[in-house]
Amino acid sequence: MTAAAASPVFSSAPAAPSASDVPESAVSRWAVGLMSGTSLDGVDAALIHSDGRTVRAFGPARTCPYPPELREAVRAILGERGGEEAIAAVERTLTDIHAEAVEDLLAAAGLTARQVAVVGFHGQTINHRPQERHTRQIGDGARLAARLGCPVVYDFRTADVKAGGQGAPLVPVYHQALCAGQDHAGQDAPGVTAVLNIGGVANVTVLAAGQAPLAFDTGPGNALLDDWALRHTGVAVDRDGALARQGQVDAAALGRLMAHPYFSRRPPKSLDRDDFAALARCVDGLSAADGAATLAAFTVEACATARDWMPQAPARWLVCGGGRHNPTLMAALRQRLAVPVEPVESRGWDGDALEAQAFAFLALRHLDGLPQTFPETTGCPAPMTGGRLALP
Ligand SMILES: Nc1ncnc2c1ncn2[C@@H]1O[C@H](COP(=O)(O)OP(=O)(O)OP(=O)(O)O)[C@@H](O)[C@H]1O
Ligand SMILES: CC(=O)N[C@H]1[C@@H]2OC[C@@H](O2)[C@@H](O)[C@@H]1O[C@H](C)C(=O)O
Repeated sequence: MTAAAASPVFSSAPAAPSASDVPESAVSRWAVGLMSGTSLDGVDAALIHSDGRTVRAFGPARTCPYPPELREAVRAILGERGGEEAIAAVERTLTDIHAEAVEDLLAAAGLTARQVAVVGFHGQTINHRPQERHTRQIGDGARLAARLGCPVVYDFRTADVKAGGQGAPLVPVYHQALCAGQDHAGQDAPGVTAVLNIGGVANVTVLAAGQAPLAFDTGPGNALLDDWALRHTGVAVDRDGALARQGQVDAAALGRLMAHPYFSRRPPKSLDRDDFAALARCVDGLSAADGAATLAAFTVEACATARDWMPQAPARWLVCGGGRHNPTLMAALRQRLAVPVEPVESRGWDGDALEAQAFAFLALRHLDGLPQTFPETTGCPAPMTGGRLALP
């Protein structure tokens, strides 16, 4: 464990969204978070000790990769294709893999399920159409709760989407809590901090003193690059950006990609994994290296354009998610954004575990009826809580 529960990591953190919301009874407890993101690479599991307002300690974290056949099975039902029977079969397998991830994590932490207040189970997004008030994350909360013997909060996005919100991003309230726990004095110049997650899709949280966090999906993250690499190299990742580094950006193709109407849409806004997949066929005629360079530049350019929707350009970008492991992408971001672009490890956070931790935090907020989404993060009409509770 990176810190003991008795020695708060963020003892000075004001509450999210505000210190006055903390009731006397707020108790910090262990919670597990589970995230299986749009990269379809596996399940991230993480433990935090928190009261859902501040984070007292980080526990260990784990990634449990999907076996190749599960990855293919998930791909086959994206968009809710394949029929309900096929979806139910994938959901069962996926839920059991999540259970194994929790069991491994608890064994590593030396905790039992009874010592965990709640598990936050995001599940796998297989369709996200907020404009049609529909989003679907598969994952059987009741099955997981019964197997683990502890409460599980799941289906985090539906309530927000039904209320007219985007149902994403959900992590901003956790970004806010982490940033509030940091003493920026003497460390940073004043100004706006952007927390950028480069997963399959990329999303940003903009944190400015005295203002509600603003958040939205910026555009593609790694998913287009992963799919391109799979087609051209047989491996679903451009490992360390090696392919993109050898290529040249095709300016005409990049122009076509950036002409997608998503970029002129005002936030709140969110994306599904494959929303740019059809348009990205415009790089098909390029060499493997040039295509990778152009798709990497697309991710970067989308982040640069995201600044148009921010009240102030960020003074620094803190990057989490798998994209920060890609040095070609990080170098291009630094050059394009022209301000410090750092992995979140510069703040002592774990950029691979952060999203999973966030679902532990969100589950704790569910238990206390605290809001998870806000008009400035998802466009919901008023701050609201979400998720469904399954008891063992
Ligand atoms: N060494 C590396 N070089 C290049 N890319 C990498 C490297 N390590 C991880 N990645 C990228 O990170 C991706 C995984 O990122 P992450 O786990 O943050 O995504 P996710 O959580 O599934 O997505 P999302 O946040 O959209 O839900 C991989 O698919 C890969 O593209
Ligand atoms: C519908 C859905 O699953 N969206 C994911 C996806 O992956 C990144 C980006 O798009 C983000 O908005 C969201 O996940 C993170 C965890 C979020 O809700 O904050």
